[in-house]
Amino acid sequence: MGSRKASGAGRKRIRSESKPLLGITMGDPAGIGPEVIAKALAQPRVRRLCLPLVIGSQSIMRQTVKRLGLRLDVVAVDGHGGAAFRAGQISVLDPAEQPLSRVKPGVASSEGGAASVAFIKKGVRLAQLGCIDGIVTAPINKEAINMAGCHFPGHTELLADLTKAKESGMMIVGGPLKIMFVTTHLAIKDLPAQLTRPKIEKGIRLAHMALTRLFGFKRPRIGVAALNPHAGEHGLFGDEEGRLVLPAARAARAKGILASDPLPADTLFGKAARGEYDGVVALYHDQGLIPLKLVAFGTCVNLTVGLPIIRTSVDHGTAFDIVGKGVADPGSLVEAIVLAAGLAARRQRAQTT
Ligand SMILES: NC(=O)c1ccc[n+]([C@@H]2O[C@H](COP(=O)([O-])OP(=O)(O)OC[C@H]3O[C@@H](n4cnc5c(N)ncnc54)[C@H](O)[C@@H]3O)[C@@H](O)[C@H]2O)c1
Ligand SMILES: N[C@H](C(=O)O)[C@H](O)COP(=O)(O)O
Repeated sequence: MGSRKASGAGRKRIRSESKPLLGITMGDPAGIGPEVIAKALAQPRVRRLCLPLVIGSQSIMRQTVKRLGLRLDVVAVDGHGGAAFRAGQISVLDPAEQPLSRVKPGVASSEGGAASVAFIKKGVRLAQLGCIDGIVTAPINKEAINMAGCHFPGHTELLADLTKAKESGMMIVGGPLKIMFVTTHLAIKDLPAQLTRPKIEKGIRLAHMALTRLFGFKRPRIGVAALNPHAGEHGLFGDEEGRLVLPAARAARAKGILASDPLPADTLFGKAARGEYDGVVALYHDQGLIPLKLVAFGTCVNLTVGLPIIRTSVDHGTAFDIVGKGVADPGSLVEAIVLAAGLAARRQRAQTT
């Protein structure tokens, strides 16, 4: 795994199994990432679809499997001999190769943050080299990565930077909803200044790209959310709709994208859930995530649209309040693996035809 030569040998075997090889980054070792990974990799459905390679702390993976009483062996992948992918085993590539002695379960720390970033960087590198077919990320703690000096608001922006993506953004899909976000993690007080027409146009463009290329819609109908109550009511409650959102939607329509005018957000998500729209462009984090997590928390998948590598992720965070209790639900990670495996298989087919 560590070199092109070694990974090339690995890929021959992987191709013969014809399943995508996915890097599952552990996220913050103090969070529920290790637990949901262990539980997800114990599921036959996951094993049928992909070859999972955990990129994270070996010692924490071992402790987690033991604590949960799962009949799984944690096997170290040293980066030179390729990896074995047997049912009953979890293959772990540990970039740190030493125990994270200062990480305490359920506590944000710079060591946990630094480890989370190291796992992501390793996964991205392996994907860029073609050693793995995509990455699935378990949750990081944003406070911890910032304590470690990684001043990105989340995976989405870190991945854009690491891969030098020209244009990328966050989409989360769950239940009947597929939502593209114009902005991600920022204080509400900063939102009006951060919301620009080019960013909204980009959000609509990325939504269209994801809906057509990844989800197979021919001419997706995209609902564009307004910012203010009742879509601003003709300027009575704000002017962002007329000044920013409407011109962006019109520009997208001029390029053949079926984008709506700015629609009142309180009814738009219900319409999308009932099938009137194939996707929605939300202007800010909680505008889109409240409806999504209300209808489908635990099964939603976060994907970064526009990256040169496949990346999916869970819909939840590090959940420090339940670490070590054994109650973390692996449902979203399972769905994230299923989607990444499907996207990788489709990419493999496209490359071989
Ligand atoms: N993909 C990611 O990396 C990601 C996503 C969301 C939040 N975060 C980060 O996680 C940290 C905590 O964020 P938060 O408290 O807003 O959200 P959270 O998702 O960690 O927790 C919110 C609530 O949901 C519960 N919960 C979450 N996942 C669960 C699961 N799998 N099974 C059962 N219950 C679950 C938690 O116990 C908690 O009560 C923050 O640092 C945040 O930035 C990371
Ligand atoms: N906003 C997402 C959520 O609440 O599920 C999450 O924080 C994802 O962020 P990144 O994938 O950018 O880390």
